[in-house]
Amino acid sequence: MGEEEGGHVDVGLFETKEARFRGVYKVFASTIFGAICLIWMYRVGNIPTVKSGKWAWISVMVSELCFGLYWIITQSVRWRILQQTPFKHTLSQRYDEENLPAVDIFVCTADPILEPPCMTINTVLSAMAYNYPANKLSVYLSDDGGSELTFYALLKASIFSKHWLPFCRRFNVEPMSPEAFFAAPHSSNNSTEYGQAWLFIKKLYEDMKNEIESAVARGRVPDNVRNQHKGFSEWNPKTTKQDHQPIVKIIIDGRDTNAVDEDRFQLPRVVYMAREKRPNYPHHFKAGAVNALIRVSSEISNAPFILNLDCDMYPNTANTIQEILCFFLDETKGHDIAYVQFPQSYNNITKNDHYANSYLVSSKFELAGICGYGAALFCGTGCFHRRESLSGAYLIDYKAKWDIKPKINDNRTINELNEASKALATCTYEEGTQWGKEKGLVYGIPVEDIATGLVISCRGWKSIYYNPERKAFVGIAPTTLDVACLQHMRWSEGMFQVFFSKYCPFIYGHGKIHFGVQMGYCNYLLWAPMSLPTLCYVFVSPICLLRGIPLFPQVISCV
Ligand SMILES: O=c1ccn([C@@H]2O[C@H](COP(=O)(O)OP(=O)(O)O[C@H]3O[C@H](CO)[C@@H](O)[C@H](O)[C@H]3O)[C@@H](O)[C@H]2O)c(=O)[nH]1
Ligand SMILES: [Mn+2]
Repeated sequence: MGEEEGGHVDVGLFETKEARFRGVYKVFASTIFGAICLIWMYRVGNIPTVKSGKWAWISVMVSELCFGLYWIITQSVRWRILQQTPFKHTLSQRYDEENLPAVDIFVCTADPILEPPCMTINTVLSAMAYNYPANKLSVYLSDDGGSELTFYALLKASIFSKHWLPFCRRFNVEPMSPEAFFAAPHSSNNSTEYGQAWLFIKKLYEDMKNEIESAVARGRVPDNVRNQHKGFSEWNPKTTKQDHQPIVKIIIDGRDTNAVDEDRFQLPRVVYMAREKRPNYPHHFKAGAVNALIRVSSEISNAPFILNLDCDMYPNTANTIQEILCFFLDETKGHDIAYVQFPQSYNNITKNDHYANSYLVSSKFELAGICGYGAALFCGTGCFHRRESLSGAYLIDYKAKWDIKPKINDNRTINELNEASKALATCTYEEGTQWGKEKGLVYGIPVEDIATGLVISCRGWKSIYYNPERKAFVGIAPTTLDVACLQHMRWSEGMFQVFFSKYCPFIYGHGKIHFGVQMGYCNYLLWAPMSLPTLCYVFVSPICLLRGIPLFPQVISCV
């Protein structure tokens, strides 16, 4: 890092470096490539003439051809691996709290049974506890389950946050998710200030958790609570997950000077949204929810930067927002950046990681490798977007115009804001518009995130993959075989579907993104079909071994 001289900015807010030992890797990869060519030559040159071995030989030959070609595709993401280093301190020197941009955080949940409200509010509480000016922070919870239980849990969390946020601030707590924090071993005695505060807050948390869990177990909110908050009037016995009106409730109003915690610090804004759902209208799953959130948040806070989170992935480091702003606000390179994606990490990986949930190769190398060409994969959660890039803007038309001042001149009451926002979350709002096509997350693809990232890259934007030392977001990985298989099937099927859709990187991206990025996407999009040559290899070689049909050269033999 250099120095700032005479007010002239001569250093950026972040630095990009190529990973070490790339030269060695390139030599190594070249030798593998040589070996692959030799295998291909051997197969082609030695096709047996006898009928029995011929088909086995040809099927193994086709499999090896596929493996080799796929290996070449994977090299695109291993050739130039980049590492990013943001300079938080430089950011804090250049921007004081007043000048930092606002950030909207979206949390999506879809079902109070499959995704327990307690887990969801842990994600919300962690997001609220970011070490960032509260008047610049808004947390939106989208509840596709349209459940009063989730609303109830969010109300409870907003009350608990008045104690939790000061506790996090006083003792620099990380992780900021109470569940994860209390699950970690605690080394302190209750004679210290910290020990006492720890005991007090733990009790508060346990009480809240018990109340929420018992409401979930009963399937309904206690009557006395229901009568206390008029928000519950939105729910009636006919309300179901698939059929309900739009609900938007600002639970903590960012503008309200009385919305303070126990230390009299302002609380971040918290908004509950359940977009309208009707049986005869498609809801487009998560993409539909996020698009409704984009519109509702633009009405309420309209922050220039948006963080997308799944309810099962909580923020783990308090200063992440400052880090990503180093990328977006960099004077020379920041303007082109549409989004910054973090890896998906999990805290429940078993010792031997039976279901291969840690994705070590992907998160350490491949995703950083696509970034070598200026693009990153958008993975749905743990990703910060520039709002314009999600609204269909092309880089070429974009003028950096993030609001330096928060939205303070909005004089509408909470009710007026709730009503105005509801109109943006109806089933019919998107009819005849570009939402789901040109605007927002794209519809019709099970892995909407991957397709959306590709579309944004094709509009000229750059994106960054950032893998910090300490995990910035931590989620819950599948722990049983059936759930793991289902998730893999959905991902690989969805990605293969992208390959055959109009978003095929080689066609859609032709002339718009680097050939390396097109190949990099295919590294994932072709996961599913690569199972066929693998299966063939797994079955054909042992059958040939048992039947004494030679497929491989002997250790000592002349080719
Ligand atoms: O109708 C729906 C369905 C899902 N979700 C939410 O979407 C998120 C992801 O859904 P999940 O079923 O957990 O899918 P995963 O396979 O675990 O998610 C990964 O893969 C998805 C598809 O690529 C991405 O959308 C996710 O962000 C990414 O974490 C969750 O928070 C859900 O609550 C909704 O809001 N509405
Ligand atoms: Mn998930």
